[in-house]
Amino acid sequence: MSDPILEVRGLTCERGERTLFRGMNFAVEPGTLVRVAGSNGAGKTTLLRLLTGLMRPVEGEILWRGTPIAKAAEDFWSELCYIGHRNGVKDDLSVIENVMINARVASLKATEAEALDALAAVGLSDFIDVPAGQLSQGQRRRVALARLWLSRSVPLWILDEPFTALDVKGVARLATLIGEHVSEGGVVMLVTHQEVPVEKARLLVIEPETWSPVRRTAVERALDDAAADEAENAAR
Ligand SMILES: Nc1ncnc2c1ncn2[C@@H]1O[C@H](COP(=O)(O)OP(=O)(O)OP(=O)(O)O)[C@@H](O)[C@H]1O
Repeated sequence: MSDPILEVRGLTCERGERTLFRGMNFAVEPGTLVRVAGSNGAGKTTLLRLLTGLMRPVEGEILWRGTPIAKAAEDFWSELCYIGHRNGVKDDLSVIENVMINARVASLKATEAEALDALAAVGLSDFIDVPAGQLSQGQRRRVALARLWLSRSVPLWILDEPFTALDVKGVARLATLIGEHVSEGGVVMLVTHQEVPVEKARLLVIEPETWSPVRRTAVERALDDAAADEAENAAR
């Protein structure tokens, strides 16, 4: 066993009136796929946002290479690739412009040739000059995910439902890339509602509900399900 590269210690998170989880602990070695699982509203996206430093916990800390992420700040972010629920794709820019700008925002040194290779990897070579506003939901997701093909040297990938809206080929391509990243010593942490089709990876499954001090009532669950449906419809 090697030393953990990522550690979560005593993490407690509240949203609104609810404590989503309390005293969560886990440690992740290099070369691990971490699947964050559980029902709608359990706190999966919230956990990812805490791990990126976009949100602060009520208690506890997150350490990257032994340093709290709040202290490591820019050093930590330079080692992180986060792709959230929203694609961050700009409708009025072309596909290639979106990829180049996303890369620049993430401080990746990507040439146009590399961006074109990434678009070929996600199956969008025929769409490079098309405005993103004319793409389907799955194609938009592919534009956002193209960044991963430019982020092989970035050790930590945090991905919120990356397989959503992808077709069978898209899922297979992404699963292969994730498998390669993990086998090269990277850490990929993702929220997904299905089994991750990545073979032979060291797998850690985290379920925020396991750390929840209070079981949600049926009404709270129904409200969370309704909110998830609404978000899904809005994304279509
Ligand atoms: N901005 C907010 N303010 C207050 N509460 C929020 C906010 N965003 C989310 N929540 C609540 O926090 C809880 C966890 O939300 P989160 O998005 O982390 O769940 P999730 O497990 O990712 O759900 P899903 O599977 O539906 O995406 C939910 O009960 C939700 O209503």
